[in-house]
Amino acid sequence: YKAYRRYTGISLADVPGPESPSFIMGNTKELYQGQAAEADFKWQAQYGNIVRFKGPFSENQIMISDPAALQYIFVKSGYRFPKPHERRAMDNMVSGKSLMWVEGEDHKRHRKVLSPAFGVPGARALLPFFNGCAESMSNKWMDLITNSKEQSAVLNIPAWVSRATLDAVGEAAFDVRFGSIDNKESALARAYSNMLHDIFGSPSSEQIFFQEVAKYIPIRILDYFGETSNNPRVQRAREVASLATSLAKQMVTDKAEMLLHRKGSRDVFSLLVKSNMDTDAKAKLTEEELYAQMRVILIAGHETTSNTLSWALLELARHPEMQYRLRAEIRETQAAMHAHGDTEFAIADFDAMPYAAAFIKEVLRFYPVVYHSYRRAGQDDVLPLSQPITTRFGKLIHELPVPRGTQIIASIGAYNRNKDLWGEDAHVFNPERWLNSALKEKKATSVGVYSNLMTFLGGPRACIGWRFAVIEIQAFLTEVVGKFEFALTDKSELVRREASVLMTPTVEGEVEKGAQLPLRVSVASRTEKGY
Ligand code: HEM
Repeated sequence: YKAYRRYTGISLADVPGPESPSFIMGNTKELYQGQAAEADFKWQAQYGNIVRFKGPFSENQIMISDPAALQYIFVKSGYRFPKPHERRAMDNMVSGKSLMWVEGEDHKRHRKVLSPAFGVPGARALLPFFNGCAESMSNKWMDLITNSKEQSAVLNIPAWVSRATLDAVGEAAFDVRFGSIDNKESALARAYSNMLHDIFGSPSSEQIFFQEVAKYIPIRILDYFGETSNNPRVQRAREVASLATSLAKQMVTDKAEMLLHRKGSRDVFSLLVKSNMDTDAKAKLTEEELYAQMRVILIAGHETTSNTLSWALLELARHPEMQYRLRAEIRETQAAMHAHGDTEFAIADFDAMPYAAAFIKEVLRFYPVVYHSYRRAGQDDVLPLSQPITTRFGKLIHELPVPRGTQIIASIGAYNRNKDLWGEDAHVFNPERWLNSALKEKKATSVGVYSNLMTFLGGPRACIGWRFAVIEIQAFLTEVVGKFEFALTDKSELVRREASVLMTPTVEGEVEKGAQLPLRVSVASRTEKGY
């Protein structure tokens, strides 16, 4: 690295990027106070796939949407680009010292115990749970609609879907019935409702400043702050944490008891506890670590899929032609299933629906609900680049030296809109691109675990629940789109991509109300073919 830098004479400051409006805040207000990935798209269009911007006190940071650089950081370098410790302190506050929090060898140990529960057979076995929860929600919608005068209802989609996916995580991950679709006042549903928005949404300049300078504060002090602060956002995180931990303790005891009596079941947590029992003593997860896994699964596994589903329904309401095409495919598949005597969708049925697959991929590309991933260079390093960049002094460079400690934002949002990968219409929502063979044939640098999108990341820290999420999205979409029609309302024209760590739909002018996406829902009519 040092020889390279001496030879090339390149420093991060030479990389093109936006002017900094303030020495104290740098570009961070534009980055964190706009809508999710809004600044990313603007900077990418102006400066390309590597952008240098300023953090507080004129510190150079980089935002990356270049595939080769991302592949290097996430896939090739193992653990050389750890998560910044102030971000880990946030993870600790929300979900404890879980897989999401650990680094290096400890991460390998956690991942090894958790992986068997998230493999292909494990994820596929969860489909009946997802089908069941999707049906419970759609039965409620059917009652509401058929009992209404207009035979339609305006539903706040995220409020419904987040409770249904909380129930789905309860059943699929823990074999427990939370019942939040029947009772929106249940303690768990209330605790999780709008949680991430309450903790991280609409950050003030002071909060952004604190989040940025927290890197200079030792992690123990940050953890202590998380445990004791009276700040309402931190208190909100603590309330959820304590509820989830007591639930976790109960479940860990129940599962261990069940497995001792060899009454195992197919849910994720039973597989995890079993895998932990089979692991040698030194590598086993402790009880505290098991509770943390359960908390992270509850959080990472429910609002992510729920927000993705909300965005999917918004696009269907915006594009009736896509909605009709998807519904026709679902109903044709259903008719074929019924002809074979099957009543429930199986994985093979999803595999036989190319338009549904294309539509879901496009939703995941266009709305990656985790739109940023934060890393720090653990040592001096040199990033390869897919496309050379021209420095501010006109020099063409094919690699970028990054000093140890460089703060890196991997822009998942901007990578998923990179025109070199997805074409000139990358900013247009167009499922057709996945059915078009040109995209399939294009030899892209391999980065993401799913369809080379960055939505679930790639490499050893890729989302462990991605198969779980994709099957859950398939199950919910086929259930609701097969039965209902979705139309825009006045408010749905005002929907914002709120940046609350997760990309969340809110309504312009009513952001403080949290997740909102009001759509008009009615029962979808049958076609002349009878389905
Ligand atoms: C559409 C749905 C989902 C999306 C877009 C998503 C996205 C992501 C991303 C981008 C990461 C990496 C974060 C980083 O390192 O910066 C991640 C990690 C993780 N996700 Fe997901 N996720 C989804 C659903 C799920 C589900 C359903 C589960 C569990 C049931 C889950 C569990 C996890 C866990 C435990 C990690 C930490 C993995 C590690 O660090 O080794 N996620 N997810």
